[in-house]
Formats: sequence, C-alpha cells, structure tokens
Amino acid sequence: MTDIWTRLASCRAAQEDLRITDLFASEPARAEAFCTSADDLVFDWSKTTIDSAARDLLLELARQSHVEARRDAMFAGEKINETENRAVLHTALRNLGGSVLVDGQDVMPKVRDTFARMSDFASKVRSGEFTGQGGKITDVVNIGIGGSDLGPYMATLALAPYHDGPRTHFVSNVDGADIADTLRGLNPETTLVIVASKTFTTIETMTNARTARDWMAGAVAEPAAQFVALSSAVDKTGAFGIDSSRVFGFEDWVGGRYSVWGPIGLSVMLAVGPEDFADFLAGGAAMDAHFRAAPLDSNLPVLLALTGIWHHQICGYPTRAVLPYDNRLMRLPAYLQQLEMESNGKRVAMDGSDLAMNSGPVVWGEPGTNGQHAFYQLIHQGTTPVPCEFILAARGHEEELAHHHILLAANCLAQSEALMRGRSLEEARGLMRAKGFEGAELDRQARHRVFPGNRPSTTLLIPQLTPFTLGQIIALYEHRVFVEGVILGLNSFDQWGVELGKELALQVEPLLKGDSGEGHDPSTRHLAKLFQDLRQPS
Ligand SMILES: O=P(O)(O)OC[C@H]1O[C@](O)(CO)[C@@H](O)[C@@H]1O
Repeated sequence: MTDIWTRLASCRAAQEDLRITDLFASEPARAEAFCTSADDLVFDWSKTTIDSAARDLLLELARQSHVEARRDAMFAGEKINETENRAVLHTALRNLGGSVLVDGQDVMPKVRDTFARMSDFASKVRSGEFTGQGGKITDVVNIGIGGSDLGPYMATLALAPYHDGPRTHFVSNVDGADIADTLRGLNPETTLVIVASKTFTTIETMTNARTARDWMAGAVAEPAAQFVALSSAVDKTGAFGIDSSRVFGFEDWVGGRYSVWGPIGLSVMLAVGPEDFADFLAGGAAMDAHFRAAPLDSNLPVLLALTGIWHHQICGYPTRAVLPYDNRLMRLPAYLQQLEMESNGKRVAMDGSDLAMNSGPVVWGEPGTNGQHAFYQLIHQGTTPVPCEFILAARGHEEELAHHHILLAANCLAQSEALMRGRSLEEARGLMRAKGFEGAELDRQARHRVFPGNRPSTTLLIPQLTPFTLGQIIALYEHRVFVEGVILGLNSFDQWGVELGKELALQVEPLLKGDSGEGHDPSTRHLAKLFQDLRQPS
C-alpha cells in the first residue's frame, strides 16, 4: 500500500509544469475518455490534472484497498461499522425487494412494512383523511438536526416542482429564534409536528419538540395527536406521548446522515407524495446497482472518490467546493458537509493506528451563479487552488424561462473553462494596451488581470432535477464518501468527534446560570462571567 501512495506522489511530482490544457493536446480523445456515465448521469473529470498514468495508479489504489470487497460486505449486511458493531444498510431502504440478513434475520419485511405505513399515513394527511383538530393539515414542521434535518430539508427544496402536499418547515437550531420564527404565523389546529431523531435524546431536537408541544397545547385539546415521531428509539417516543400508530421506526444500521431514504424522509413524502418519493428511492437504487456492477474504471462513485483522493491527499488542496448550478440544490452543499466531513473527518484508522495521510477535506459551496458574485474571486485568483465540483441539469422545470436556463448553463461551463484556461500575462497586457495603458503602469495593471488557470474541476451533468435523478445524485455522493473512507482505511460510519462538545455543553450550562465553574478552564469561566454580566439589564 505504501508503495502505491509513493508512486502516486511521484506521479504528481513529475507533473510540475503540467497544464490541463496540454493534456487535451497529448490525449486527443481525453474529453470523451475522461467522461463517464451511469444511466443518463454524466461525470466529466477531464478538466483535472489526472492524466492516464495517474488514472491507472488511482485505479490500482482502489484495487489494492479492496474497495469491491468492502462494498459487497456493506450490501450483504456485514457489520462493517466496526467501532459501533453495526451493519451499514441505508441501501436497504431504497431497494425494497429481496432479502438482507443481519444477525441471520431478514430485515426487509420490516422495512417494507414501515414504507407501507409511511405511504398510508402520508396519503391520508395529503387527502385530508387525517386531520388536525381544526381541519385539513396545512403545514408540517419537521423538528430534527444533523441527518434528521439536512437530508429532508435539502430534498424538499430540490423537489419544489413536485410539491403538492402541505407546506413544510424545518426547525433544527436550539436557538429559540428558529422555532419562534417558524411557528409564528402557523395555525396549531392545522399543523402536524414531526419529531425526527434517531436517538430521541438529541438535546436541540427534544428542547424544540417540547416547545412545539407547549405551543400546540395552547390551542388544541390533544396536542400529542398532531405529533409524529421518527426514531430508532421507539421506546422513548411513547414517553413523549406520541401514539405508536404515528411512530415510524428504523434500525441502528441506518446512520443519521444516511437516513433520508426511510422514515426520516417522511416530510419529503408528505410534500411530494408517496409515488414521487418512491421515484427518489428508485434513483438511489439505480445508483446502487451501478456501483455494485460497473467495473472500477467506469464506476461513477469510484471515479468521483478517486478525483477527491487525487486533489486532497495527493495534490494537497485543503478544500473542495460543490457548486450546483441549480438553485433548488441550495442546501446540497450543507448536506454534503455533514455527509463527507462527519464520515471522513477522522484521524485514526479502522485498526486504531494513526491515519497515514490527510483525512477528508473541508467541503463547502453555494449554488451558481450566486457564488460567482461572492467567492469565485478567490477560486480564480487566490493562492490556493480549490477543486470545484459543478452540477448542472440540461433542462430546468420552467419551460417559459428556458432563456434563464441557457444563461445559467453558459455560466457553469464558462466557469470551468475559465478555471482551466486562465489568462496569461501577455493576454492581460494586450487588454490593458487596448485601454491605453503603457510602460510600467501597463505591467502593473496587467498583473492584476492575470488568471493562473490550470485549476481543476469536474462537472456532473444530469438531464433534469427530478425525484429519480436526485436519488441518483445523493446515492452517488454517499458511495463516493464510502469509497474514499475505504481507501483511507477509516470507518466512515461513526462520529465520535461530536461527543465531547455535547458532554461539555451540559457541564457549561450550570456555569451560565451562576455555578462556581470548577473544572472549567480560565478562558471559559471568564467568557461565562462576561456573558452573565452582559445579560444584566442596563
Ligand atoms: O437523529 P438524532 O439522533 O437526533 O441525531 C442528529 C444528528 O446528531 C449527530 O449524531 C451528531 O451529533 C448526527 O450524526 C445526527 O445526524
């Protein structure tokens, strides 16, 4: 293994003066050869410094890391989440046929039963057969955080053209502003509250859930009757007062950040209906089938993972930008932040040793074209390259606004071209000369207008943003993160790094209420004191 990493590092070192544009000259079929499809999803990775030699080494890295064996173990229900002794089977939520054994038991009958119950409940809410105490449900408030919020929120926004159910709202932050701003203006008599929490102990979610229950209790006789629970801890949902007929459970082999495909997706199902939700699952299942069957060299999740490894671990670029040229994917970067950074932001390998290389990168982004008018300056002219992952649909949903879509697409393609091509000093000089500059001032002005170029990007092209293609995209990224984790030798499915802050928050809370603060460091005690002082009325 060390050898392959060394060979990759040497391959990169030998590229010192390489320009991506030159690769297109030396590899005449590069535009096609570095463009790979799964169904009608197209992944273009030609605008990177991955040449044929690097590609072959990266594929060798995947082979030596036993990506295929680990993939098969995951789909077979083996307990690949070794630090929590759990199987990893979110894929079972979107492949409703067949059987999958965990501890010798077929888990699929229960998965199918839950899906049928969710569909039945969603249909009744949407048709008005299930009502609030003041009539048909007009609004749904999903209370959850992390994976119990980011997935359904992202998907509901993405599927706006299919949204024909009640209005949906998402409350995640323990900041009272979040729930106050959301509930203001809603009618408790016609609002359904979903408490989405795998553990049903998350302090933010339970605090918000109790606040929502108090709000509801001020207006209706039976507040709990308009509450739904989505959780793995079904024993705790009863204690909150939610009737078991409105509890949708799932197993511990569904990780929080992978949970949008099952009960945690109920708000999406309520918004778009069970059929469109089933299409979303079908898209995910189609990507699963591709991931399981396609050879490594034409396997989209594997290739996306290998470009990630190349850019971060080999080239050393610290961050990666996800840039959907699709306004409805505005929450995708936030969703991917959790998916990637909570999964692969680790410093210890599966076997307990220190990780031999960098863990996952910082992931960030915004939809285009908005980002162009904010941070693209740095992407084009900053000192550190940022690999960019563009996402573009060929068709929008607003046929009468097709001219907007062409302009959107033109901007997307122009950005990746500009990043790769850049603008030389000679070209910049020419521009400034034409504006009448000369001598030293011409040079000075020209230097500010140089674009170094050679900045890598990939483009994911989809026909249209539909429930099916959204499912494909999300499953593609899930598997990409999995493959990267396998190659790095870490466990992508635990998240111990979130625990310490949660524990300390419980200990800091009394400090803010005036406790002595023993056991806390001087800085924290000082800040707590200042906080208390500032809270005094002036
Ligand atoms: O669904 P729960 O149990 O409320 O957890 C919410 C989120 O909190 C985390 O455990 C991190 O703190 C995430 O992994 C999870 O998605």
